Amino acid sequence: MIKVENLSFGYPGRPLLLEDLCLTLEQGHIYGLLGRNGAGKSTLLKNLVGLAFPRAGQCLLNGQSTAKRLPSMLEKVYFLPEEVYVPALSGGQFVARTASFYPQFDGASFQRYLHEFDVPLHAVLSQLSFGQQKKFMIAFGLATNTNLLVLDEPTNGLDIPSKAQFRRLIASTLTPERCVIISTHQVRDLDNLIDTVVVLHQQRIVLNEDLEQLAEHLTFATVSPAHAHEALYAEDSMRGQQAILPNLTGRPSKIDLELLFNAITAPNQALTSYLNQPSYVQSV
Ligand SMILES: Nc1ncnc2c1ncn2[C@@H]1O[C@H](COP(=O)(O)OP(=O)(O)OP(=O)(O)O)[C@@H](O)[C@H]1O
Repeated sequence: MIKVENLSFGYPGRPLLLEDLCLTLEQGHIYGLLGRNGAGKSTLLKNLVGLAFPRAGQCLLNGQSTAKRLPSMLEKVYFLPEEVYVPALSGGQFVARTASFYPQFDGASFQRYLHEFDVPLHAVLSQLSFGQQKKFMIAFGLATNTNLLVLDEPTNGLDIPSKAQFRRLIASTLTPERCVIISTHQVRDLDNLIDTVVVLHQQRIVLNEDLEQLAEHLTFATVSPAHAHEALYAEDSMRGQQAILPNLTGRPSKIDLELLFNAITAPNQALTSYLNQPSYVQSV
């Protein structure tokens, strides 16, 4: 569905932030995009949806370059930026003016999502709290039924019950035709939601893996310091060494996304080498 081909991007007068980056995203999946602060997650998402323009390479949505911003592409994409902008209109007025850009918009579902988030439809949007504004725009985005839903830090500003509602709603609105990509540095917010993890690090995508496959091939465990040398990655914790090891049991392990992220972005590349072994690549 989305194909990023050899994308190089830099802001004017600045060095490249993304270099020769390649990425494929398929429909029917929820991707979690992780990266350190300033890694370029928001910038990559803006390139995906045609709001930033590469110096080289391209982003294709169903074969169409997103940089061309053709209406036939824009109606298939909903992008929620990290900082939402809302006009001084009621929710109803906002929908009346913008829903027509999205031919698959479903008003009844929109009202249901708003109800679940406990956000009033008739309030003036600019007078809502930041969290309510964000929930309004998430509900609107879900109701557009676009093939591609791109959410940049959607859980920023959401309280704890809203984060759980957010996870439930996203999971319940995934269809085989839809692709959702969510960037965050609140890794725990993606637990039990995403099925594929994508890591952006040092200008490139260094991981794009199905979590079920990872759970079958890796074990996340606490080990004693004496066994830490057997791990692909280990770090100190209050309870001993939190470690990632090859999964020799055949039983899926519960993935610790934070540990996985730390391991993939660590200078020690044992985990990356393990995932690039021909025996692992052939088994997935
Ligand atoms: N419009 C802009 N002009 C120039 N530089 C920019 C612009 N927008 C972002 N940057 C810079 O690009 C780099 C990457 O920013 P970006 O927001 O894409 O990172 P991020 O991974 O989303 O970060 P965070 O996790 O902190 O939100 C940062 O150094 C930022 O200062």
